[in-house]
Amino acid sequence: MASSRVLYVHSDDYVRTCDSMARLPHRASMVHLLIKAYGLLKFMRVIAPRMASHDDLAAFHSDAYLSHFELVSREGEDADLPESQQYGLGYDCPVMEGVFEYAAAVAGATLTAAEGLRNGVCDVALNWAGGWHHAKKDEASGFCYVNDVVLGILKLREQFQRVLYIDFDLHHGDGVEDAFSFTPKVVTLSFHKFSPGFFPGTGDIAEVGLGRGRFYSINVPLSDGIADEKYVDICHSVLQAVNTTFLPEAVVCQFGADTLAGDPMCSFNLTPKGLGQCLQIVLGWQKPTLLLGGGGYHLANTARCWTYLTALVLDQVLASEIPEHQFFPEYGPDYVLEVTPGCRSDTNNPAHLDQVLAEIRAVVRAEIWNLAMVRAIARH
Ligand SMILES: O=C(CCc1ccccc1NC(=O)c1cccc(C(F)(F)F)c1)NO
Ligand SMILES: [Zn+2]
Repeated sequence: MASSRVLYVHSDDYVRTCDSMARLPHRASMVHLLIKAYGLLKFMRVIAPRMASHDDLAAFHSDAYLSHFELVSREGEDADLPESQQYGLGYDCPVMEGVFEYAAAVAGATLTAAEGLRNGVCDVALNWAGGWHHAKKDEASGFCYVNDVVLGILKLREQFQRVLYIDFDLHHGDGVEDAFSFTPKVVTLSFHKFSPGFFPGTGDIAEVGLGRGRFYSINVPLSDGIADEKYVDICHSVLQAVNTTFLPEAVVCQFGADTLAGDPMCSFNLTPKGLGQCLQIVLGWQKPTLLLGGGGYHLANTARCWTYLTALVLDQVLASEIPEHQFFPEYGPDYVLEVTPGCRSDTNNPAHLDQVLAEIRAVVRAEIWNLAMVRAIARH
């Protein structure tokens, strides 16, 4: 296909701001510098992100949450203020000085990407430092302070009637599902680990959306050890069904890389090749597509994955040898782009996966019925 117009949201300031996130030291730099070292920047339109304004953030988040979050971030006040807890601040979402500026920068970058798609400036837009899918309207959660994914989808909805959100992160995209569970204009589809006690605990197959949004939230709960082949099979079945029934006009993908073999989450056994096959399915639809990052705690593998996916978008083939650059030593001992699957066994028994697929199909069929009814009613 003619190489699509690709927007890459980046600035050195933005990378420096993202690098400052203690739990992901230098991950943003590693991703950007590997993409750069492979010579991929020349195929993309690089645009500096804008900062999200208070009004931008208020499109989803409550004023109460935003003003408290801004206050504790400015003061660097320890989050032991009693109300900090009700806003999810502290523990999973520690309040470091400047964390508000970080969240506003990431949200601004995702909005910059979404605006490029909304304005028809590009076909695919990338913000690998975005994808913070757990944040709620008035609560930080799971290391996410501002839900840039929801803000990006709302921005696309200014132009596109129906938006499909696909969450490939290891964790259920609960914040995004919650934001759109009552509307049929956005389908949220999440593939994730679902197991007792595993964060966030939601995302069971039975969660299909509420009210008019019923059947427009789709969850594919999976167990530990799943590898590329089965994962791509399931993705392919569900993605095709959802695309043909919902007919999205734009797509948002969160490619959290904590599903990869070698991630400290130690759960799934995927490689960038498997995720790349899922991305190829989406790119084949040739619809305006926003690609975001998310989790991913093996920093070198995360950089490998998102660099590989960037090359896929650009129809570029990358050499296996990691090119020389500042973070080259992080890619030892093999110094290659490929991620080798682990030898952990796949606990997803085929019968269970068939059951999951059958139930998803029933939900999607119900959605067809629902869509037909909605369209019939709309016609009169
Ligand atoms: O990846 C996530 C969030 C994971 C999470 C949920 C709840 C509370 C904290 C977290 N974050 C981590 O567990 C985490 C964050 C950074 C680094 C690590 C590491 F220890 F795996 F490296 C783990 N969502 O897609
Ligand atoms: Zn995750």
